[in-house]
This record gives sequence, C-alpha cells and structure tokens, in this order.
Amino acid sequence: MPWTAREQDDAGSCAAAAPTSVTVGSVFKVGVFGADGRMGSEVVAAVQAADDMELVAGVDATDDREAVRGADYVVDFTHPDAVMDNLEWLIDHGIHAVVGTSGFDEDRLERVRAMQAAKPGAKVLIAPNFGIAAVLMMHFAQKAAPYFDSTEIIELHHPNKADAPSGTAYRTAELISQARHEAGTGPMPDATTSEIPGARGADVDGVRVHSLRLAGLIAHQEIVFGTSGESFKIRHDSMNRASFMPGVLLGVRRVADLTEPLTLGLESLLGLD
Ligand SMILES: NC(=O)C1=CN([C@@H]2O[C@H](COP(=O)(O)OP(=O)(O)OC[C@H]3O[C@@H](n4cnc5c(N)ncnc54)[C@H](OP(=O)(O)O)[C@@H]3O)[C@@H](O)[C@H]2O)C=CC1
Ligand SMILES: O=C(O)C1=N[C@H](C(=O)O)C[C@H](O)C1
Repeated sequence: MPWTAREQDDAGSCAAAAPTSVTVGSVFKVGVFGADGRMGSEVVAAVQAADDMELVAGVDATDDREAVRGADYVVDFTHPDAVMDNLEWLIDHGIHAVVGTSGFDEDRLERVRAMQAAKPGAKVLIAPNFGIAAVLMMHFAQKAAPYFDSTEIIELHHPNKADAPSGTAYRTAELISQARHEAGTGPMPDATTSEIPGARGADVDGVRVHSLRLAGLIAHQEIVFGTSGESFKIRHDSMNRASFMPGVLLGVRRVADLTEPLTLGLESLLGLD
C-alpha cells in the first residue's frame, strides 16, 4: 500500500512530516519508489523524520506512480529492471530524481541523458552508494590506483541482493581503471591460462571483481592493491541501512541545484572532485 501524507496525518504518528518550524515554500516534497523495500522503507522513515521534508507518497511495485504527482523529488530504490522506466516517467513529469538503484552502465547513463535532452527540467542524481564513507572509499581507491601494479575488488553483500557485481564495485572498478589509464599504468600482471569460469571474478574495465553473498551481511567492500613487496587494503562496511540516509537526504536537498542534468555519484556534493 502506498504511504501518503494524508495517511500519516490520520495515523497521528508522523508529525515530523508536517513541519511547523519552516514555511511551506521551503519544504522538500518527496516521493519514494520502492517504499516497501529494505532501502525504500528506511527512506520513508528518514523523510518523515526530516524537519524540512514532507512525504507525499511511497509507491511500491503494484502501486500507481500517480500517487507521487505532487512531489518535487522522488527517491528510487527499486530494481535494476524497473528503474529506467521509473526515470522516464519522472523526467516526463519534471520531477527531480535521486536514484540509489543499481545497474547503471554507460549505455544506461547515455539513455538517461537522452531522455533529459528530449524533456529538459528534471535533474537526476544517481549514486552507486549513498554511504559517505563508501564515497570516500571510492575516492581514495581512485587516488591509490596508479601507485600499484595490481588491484582487485572483493564485494560482500546480503544474499537477497539481485545484482552482481554490486553497483559500488562496478563504479569503483571504473574509477580505478580510469585512474590507471590516465597515469599510463600498464595491464595488471596475471599468468592465468587455465581457469574454471568465474574463478578470477568478473572483469570490469580490466579490474577483477569478486562477489560474495553471505547471510548476516549488509554491504561491504574491500579493495586490495599490490606492488612489489607491499600490499594495501581499503575496506568499507555498512552495518545498517540507516547509514545510507544522510547521503540520500543530502541528495534530495541538493539535486535541483546541480549544474548538470545528470550527476553520477555524491562526490561533487561532498567537494571531492
Ligand atoms: N545507492 C545505495 O547507496 C544503495 C543502493 N541499493 C540498491 O537499491 C536497490 C534496492 O535495494 P533493496 O532495498 O535492498 O531491495 P528490495 O528488494 O528490498 O526493495 C526494492 C523494492 O522495490 C519494489 N519495486 C520493484 N519494482 C518497482 C517499481 N517499478 N516501482 C516501485 N517499486 C518497485 C520491490 O517490490 P517487489 O519486491 O514486489 O518487486 C521492493 O519492495 C538495489 O538495486 C540495491 O542495489 C541498496 C542499498 C544502498
Ligand atoms: O543491494 C544492496 O544492499 C546495496 N546495493 C548497492 C550496490 O549495489 O552497490 C549499494 C550497497 O552496496 C548496498
């Protein structure tokens, strides 16, 4: 069932969603796609708890998207198979989108840019990871990459995750590959000539990514760098899904003012690029 502002009022338990300390004009009117999911339900709670935000509606797979029509912003945590259609609808309706759903490669990003060119107005922020420490992990990995002969990524997630490798690992690999390319670093040494398929992980832009799915985990990633006589590891752990919420709310607050129609990652919002 979709959550609506009216239902919150009726329930009488979500006073934070109807802020009294700010003028109506400065309230961020937010909708949530994937509202019944693990992330979406956290976003619903975070929006309701934010003094400067009002939850217009939460929409899940079987609900009508029209419920978010009154929103200026929609946060999408759905499924890689659903998110492109959701984005098309949001862009068409001039609603800014803050997207956490994974599955974005260059082809998809190009399609989003094309949608925005055809119907300018709505800004789109797609962040492979809204954890502030996770963004720092990716940033530091990019900085370290040119100094090492070898870099591999191990991502570890809960077993209910639909996609592999994770969006974070995919983006980290892209950033590492880009940094190595810009620095003129050669290919990574690897003498493997005999292999059971998958044993060396997935090749993402020349970076090997190994995906573990383990009960009890949330979201974790380790980047292992190696060079002669030294190795270096960067590790990030998300202990709960609330950890993503400061980044999501930052995205909502800033997306409309972003310079480009489409922004990938939280880096520019954190002054990291
Ligand atoms: N960027 C980041 O920081 C993070 C990104 N993620 C990503 O977010 C996505 C969601 O993860 P998670 O919350 O764990 O997944 P869940 O499966 O728990 O939640 C997804 C929800 O979206 C619903 N849904 C599916 N299609 C639609 C649609 N068209 N419209 C509205 N709702 C829909 C699903 O319904 P149903 O189950 O009925 O299909 C489900 O309730 C994944 O891609 C994940 O990788 C996750 C954590 C952090
Ligand atoms: O599905 C998840 O849980 C997560 N998905 C994102 C990803 O694919 O990178 C972000 C985080 O790793 C949690």
